[in-house]
This record gives sequence, structure tokens and C-alpha cells, in this order.
Amino acid sequence: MASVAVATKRTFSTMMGDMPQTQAWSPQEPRPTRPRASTHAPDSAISSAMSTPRTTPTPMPLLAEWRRIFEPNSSVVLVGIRGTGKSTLAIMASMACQRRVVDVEQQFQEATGFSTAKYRKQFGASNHNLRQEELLRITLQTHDKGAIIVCNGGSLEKSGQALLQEFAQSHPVIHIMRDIGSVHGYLKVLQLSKLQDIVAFTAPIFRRCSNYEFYNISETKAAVSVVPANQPSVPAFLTLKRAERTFLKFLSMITSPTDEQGARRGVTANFEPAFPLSEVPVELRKYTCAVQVPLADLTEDVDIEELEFGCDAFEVVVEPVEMDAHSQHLPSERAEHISSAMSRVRRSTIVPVIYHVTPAKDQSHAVSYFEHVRHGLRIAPDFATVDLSSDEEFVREMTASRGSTKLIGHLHAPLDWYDPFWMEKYDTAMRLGCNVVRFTRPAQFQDDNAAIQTFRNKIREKADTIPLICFNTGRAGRRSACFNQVLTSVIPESVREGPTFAARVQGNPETSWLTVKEATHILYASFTYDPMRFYIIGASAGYSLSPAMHNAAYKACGMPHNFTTYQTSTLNTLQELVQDTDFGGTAVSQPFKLEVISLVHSMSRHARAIGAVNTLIPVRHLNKDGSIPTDLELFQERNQAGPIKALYGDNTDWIGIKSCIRRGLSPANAVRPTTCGLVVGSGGMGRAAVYAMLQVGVKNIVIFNRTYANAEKLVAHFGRLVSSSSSTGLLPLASQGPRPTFRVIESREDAWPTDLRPPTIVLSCIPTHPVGDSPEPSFTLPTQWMHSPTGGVVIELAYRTLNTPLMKQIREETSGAWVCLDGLDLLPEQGFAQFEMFTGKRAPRRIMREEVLRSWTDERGQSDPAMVQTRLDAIDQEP
Ligand SMILES: O=C1C[C@@](O)(C(=O)O)C[C@@H](O)[C@@H]1O
Repeated sequence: MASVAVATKRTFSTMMGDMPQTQAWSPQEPRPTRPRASTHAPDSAISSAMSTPRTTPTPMPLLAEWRRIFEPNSSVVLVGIRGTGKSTLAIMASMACQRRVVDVEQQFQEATGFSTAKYRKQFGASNHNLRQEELLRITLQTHDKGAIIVCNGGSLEKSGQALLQEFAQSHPVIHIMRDIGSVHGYLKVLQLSKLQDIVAFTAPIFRRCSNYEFYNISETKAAVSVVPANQPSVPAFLTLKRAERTFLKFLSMITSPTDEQGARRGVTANFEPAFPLSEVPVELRKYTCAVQVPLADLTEDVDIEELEFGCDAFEVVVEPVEMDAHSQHLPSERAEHISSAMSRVRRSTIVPVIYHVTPAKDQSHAVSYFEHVRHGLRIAPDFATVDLSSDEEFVREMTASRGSTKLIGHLHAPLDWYDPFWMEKYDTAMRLGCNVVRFTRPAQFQDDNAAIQTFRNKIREKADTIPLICFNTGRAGRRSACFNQVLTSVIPESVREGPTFAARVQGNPETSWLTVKEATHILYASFTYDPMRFYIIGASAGYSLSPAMHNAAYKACGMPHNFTTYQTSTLNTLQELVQDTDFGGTAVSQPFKLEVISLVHSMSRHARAIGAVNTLIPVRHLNKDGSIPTDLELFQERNQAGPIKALYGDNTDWIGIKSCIRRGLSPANAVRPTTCGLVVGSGGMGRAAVYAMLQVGVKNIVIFNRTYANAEKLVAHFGRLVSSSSSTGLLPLASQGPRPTFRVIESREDAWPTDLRPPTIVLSCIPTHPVGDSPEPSFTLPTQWMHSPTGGVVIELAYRTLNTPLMKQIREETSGAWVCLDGLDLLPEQGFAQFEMFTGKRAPRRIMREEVLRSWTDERGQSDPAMVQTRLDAIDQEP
């Protein structure tokens, strides 16, 4: 296999720098073949580059010089040895953020007519290196913007490294890694021990010329939760779904600096989940907790969702290790260990990740501490801590090179809270550019908890502030930790009860003594928060699984709330609920999703665009001018009873539908300008379905509805939306490419429009059971509409009946390329968003998914234990 040339000793030596300094072109070398227009330099760039004498490599910059701030649309380089999955990741990224893939190896082949290995054999190593450097330079120059550039180690002779280092001054250059077993499995030809040598040798080189690193975890288990039990086989692409999600999340993090409110708008926006709390920076919310988990506990089989349960952030605690006295760099295995653990956390949680290195105990650990913190910024965590007792220069360096990571200035000291030391340190942290401050102090007595409030009040009086995390540690400090408002450190339930707790406290006096359940309990026991009443309101809400799903979540989180069914034939009775000072909010079911709009005082921009509401929350405080406060303020007043001044309407159906589309759509069906979606039905759910399609970037949407006039109304509504200026900023990529178009198909007998591709996303938004006098619709798709050669995703949005004629049809009559999801997949997804709006907290996802499956029965009250068990088994650590 020619492509394994990187793995030869020859390349090693040249990487070390034994490359001749001046070399003429070999006269035998064939003229480069004419490059293809899409991925090549214009002729002038090639010829000027070819005639340019080799320049002296740019001196290698210190890591600290990287600012990690990039212009929008800057190209991203993926670099690493073969077999780490760079090309696959590049394709995923190119689909999600509409960029082209440029492979440096392929460029070489096209320009010279030879593979790199053959070229080396024929013209010698020096010519080969020279040509590679030349082509790498051209590629980086030509594809400075809008590309994902794949670069194998073969391009990295010493001068190539310098080129990449220079590029990394203004572009993300990501070192891609993967476990050695998987790389070996992919390359096949190499002995494992040889490969180990190569990795050990090359990793520090790749690290030197990249400003980020991503550990690509090999997925062995498919995300089968999206495939209903009776589908015979799991499509292979599903195994890659998690890798895709994790990488896109990473990419979004590094390419999207936060806006003024601290929220992030990623380049992969149409691919990202749209849960409401993601829009509100965690450090601005009240009474949030971060679970602290030592790196050593993040073993491969650890259940991250379990550890994170009920928390608002996940903190990885890294202990600096002894470093070789002569080395200035973190040992490679250590760096890799940290990167892989962080990748595992990122892949299994939706909450922000904090990277915390425990401050150096003495001067001899200082270098190790610095190197661990520097390494952390390469992994792009949401937050990283920096010890405020370190040298100011170091803190400044970290704030300058933090990129999109927010820095928490951290300090643990035994000084009294009245001591001016703390205020000075707070001011220093602000001056040096920290985004958040975290002060902790070991408490001896309960009185220390009162003193801390005085300090917090002093901070509050300042004109300029950044969020403050501030609490006493140790057993005596627990009370102050409970009432700290921002990211209180907690430990997992299992650790608090476990045998290692005492040793941990001894080893690290900063260890928290609190669990999230205790912290939650105190808020209610102290009357800071109140038990609330939630409902689902609908004409036939009796069958709804929402009460079971939400109540299970409240119970698991230790919230004393209650969710009940409110079945009614008229919305007039809503007043009764709203007069109750404990009213927390209601889910709105059919047939009220449109009608309820007349009763709300304000709506989210999404609900307004959709023209349907499925979630109502009470507003207890209005702005001075009588308007409704911002989302952040609305979240701050959750879980607190009192008279209600207004009702706010939102829609979580589209959020759930978007999540399900993301889950089920294969890379082969990634949304392109020609992608076509079909929506069946035109009620409230149909509107949410059209909106979800627009949000994932579908530009051709076809509606089929029994009553043609209603379908036309829906089309008119969305036609107005996409042509109005309000769609800019609301729909991702709205300003790019053609404007979305909508069509109505009148009858099942009609042919699929000839100018449109067959649909690859089908959303059935009609009831699956009889409603009133109407029999169940028993809808199936006309076969002439089902010709997508790559299949697609079909989602039956209702859940009362599961094995519907449509689901049976897809399973029995189509190829395995179609993935089916149903209402039991959707209900929890839209419910997570509802839980966030009702409580201001992230939803306990697994609990809610499991409860929905366990409580489901068909119209005759029968459950299906086999189906439930298969689907329960399939719920993996899916954030
Ligand atoms: O449509 C639905 C389903 C639902 O009504 C239920 O529990 O069945 C709950 C609603 O929030 C959602 O919009």
C-alpha cells in the first residue's frame, strides 16, 4: 500500500532534519498533470511557486504565540498519521459546514502523476521532499479559506512542519489521533511494535505544528437506539454517528468565538442540537453545579452520563505528573491519555466541559503544571482553569491563547474572606483577561460561611464584574457551597458514599463534600426554590406519556415538582391553572397548539416562525416597560412560585424533530441544496416539521395533506417566512444558496415532481389512531415517491400506535438504507427541551428515554416487553 510511506524509517530521519538544503529538480520528473479546477491552485500560483527558490523554513514559534483566533471561514487542517480517520472526519465536516475537502496527498498525485511513495522511489528522497513542500505550500496558499485540508505525515519534512506552524498562526491545525489498535487494524501492513515506534516518534512533531488536537474514538457500537427493534440490520453508518457528533462539536467549539452574551454560534449550526439552555452561558445561570471527576476515574468503561447526572457542567480534574527534569514538554503518552479522556467526556455529554489542573504543590511541579494547562487548551474544552497564584506572565499567556475556551482564574487559599487579598486577586483576574473567577477557602467553622457572603456582596457592588464562583471547602464549608450561585463543585453520588472518599479528601483539600442531589435538596428545603405544578393540556391528553416522563425526571433529580394531565375540550379552562401561584408551566397537546397563541403574551422567535406553541411557561416579573424579560431572566425565575403576570409560549417539537433527523440521516444523505423533504400533514406538528427541515438546511419541501386547502395555507405561511428579513438570523445559512421552496402534492396518485429529487427525509405528522369520528389514517407512501437510491430517514411523529402501516411498509418494502424513527424517539427529545424550559436545568436524558419506553402501551393497554427491552438495551451514552 503506497500510502504507508509515512511509516518508514526513511521518513523518520528526514523529519529529524537530515534533508539536503538545496536540490535541483530532477530532469526526469514528468511535467505535473494539469490540476482540476475545484481543488487546485490557479496556474499562476503553481508556476510562481514552482519557480520560487526554496525559502528558509520559518523559525518554529513557541506554542504560546498561538492566539487561536481565526477569521470566519478560515480553512482547517487535519494532520496526523494514516489510519486515524482524517479523511472520514474531513468529509463529515465538509458536509456539515459546506466546505470542500482538499487532500494534500491527492494534490501530489495529480500534480506529479505519481503517488508519494513511487515518486520517492523514482526520484529520490530529496526531490520528493522538495516537491512535497512545494505542493503543501501551494495548497495552503490556494485553500486559505473554505476548505478542510487533509495532510498526512508524509508531507511533514522539517520545512513542511514550518509551513504548518506558520499556517497555524491564523488557522486551526488539528492533530488527529486514534487508539493504536484501530490504526493498526486499518493499516494492516505494519507490525504493531513498529507502529508504536512511529506514533511515539511522530506525535511530538505533530504536536509542535498543530494548535489543537482531537482524539478520534473508534466506535464499535452502533447508535442503535434510532433503529426500531424489528428492523433486521443496523445500517453501518450509524456506528459513525457518535464520532461525527463529537467531531462537529469540537469543530464548532474551535471555530466559533462566543458572542457578547457568551453564547456560541457554530459553523455547523444546522447540525447542532437546538436545546434552549445551549443558548444561555452556564456561568450566567443561577445555582448551577459542576461535577468534579479525576482523570484517573475516566476509564474506558466509565458511565459518563451517570457521573454527570443532574449537573450543569463536567469538570475533569487533572493531577500534574512528575516530569523529566530536562524535558519542557508533557510526555506523549500523558498528553494522549488526557486527550482521549476529554474526547470521551465530550462525546457523552451535552453539558460544558471544564478542564482543571490542580495547582502545583511546590516549585518542582511548576513546569508540569504549566505544560498540563497548555495541553488543555489544545483540546478546546469549554472552560479551563488557571491558577491565579502562578506567575502573571503565565496567566497572561493563557488568556491570550485560550481561543474559544473560557478561562476560570482559580485560587484556593486559607485567608480570611475579609482579607483585601481576595479583592486584589479578583481585580487581577479581570485585568489579565479571565472570564470567570473561582475562589475557595478551607473552612474550619460554620461562621466562615457567613463571612463569604460579605465578600460576595462587595463584588456585587463593583461597577464591572465577571462571574464569581466562591465557596468554602471541607465538611464545614458545605453550607456556603450550597448557596454559591455559579458552578458549585460537586462529586458524583457514588464517590461520596464510596470507600475512596476519605483518601481523596486527604490528598486534595479542595475536594467537594457535596453531591448535586444534596445541593438541589437544600434549595427546596431552604425555600429558595418551590415545588411547582406542571401539566399537559389537550383534548385527549389521557394517553400522554409526558406525565410519566417528566415525573420520573423530577424524582431522579430530587425536585419536588408534579406533572399531571389536564384533559379538556376547551382552552377556556387554562385560566384555572394559571391562577395557581404554584403553576410551573404546561405542555400543549392537540388540538390546541395553534389556538393557544391567542392566550400568550409573548412567544419565542421560533414559535412565532412556526405559528404553533406546545410549551407555556409563566412569567412572574415583567420589565419596567411591561415587556417580557430575556431568555436568561426567564430561566432565572424558574422553580419559584408567585402571582403570574404573563404567559410565554414556545415550541419544542421542532427541536425534537431536528434531533431525530440528525440521528437518522446517513452521511450519504447529508443535506445538500438538492435535498428534498416530504411532510405529511399540516397541523401544528406539520408546521414544526417544516421548520425543523428548514433548520437542517433543506431547501425543497413538499407537503402532502388530506385537505389540500390546509396544505396550501401552510405553504403560504412558510413562503412568507422565508421571504421576510426575519428569516435571516433565524434559519442557519438562510442567506446562502437558493431560497427554500415549498410545493403541495394533491393526491397520492400524483407522480413525484420531475424537477425534484426523491425525498430523503419523510416526516409523517398525522395521528396514528382514530380521532373523534375519523378512522385512523393508515397512511403509506405511494411507491412512486420512494425512489431514493440512498434511502433516507422516515419519522412517524405520533406514538400511540407504533407498528403503523407506514413503518411496516418501510421495513418490508424498501432497502435497508432507510432508517425509521417513531414517536417514542421524538417524545423524549422534545421533552428534554421542555424540561429545560420548565426547570432551568438540563434534563436527565436516559431516565426520560427509559421511562417513555417502560410506560408505553398500545390502544388496548398492551405493552410490548420484547420491543421495550431491545430499545432499552440500545440506549447508549447518547447525549
Ligand atoms: O405533541 C406532543 C406530544 C405530547 O402531546 C404528548 O405528551 O403526547 C406532548 C407535547 O409536548 C408534544 O408537543
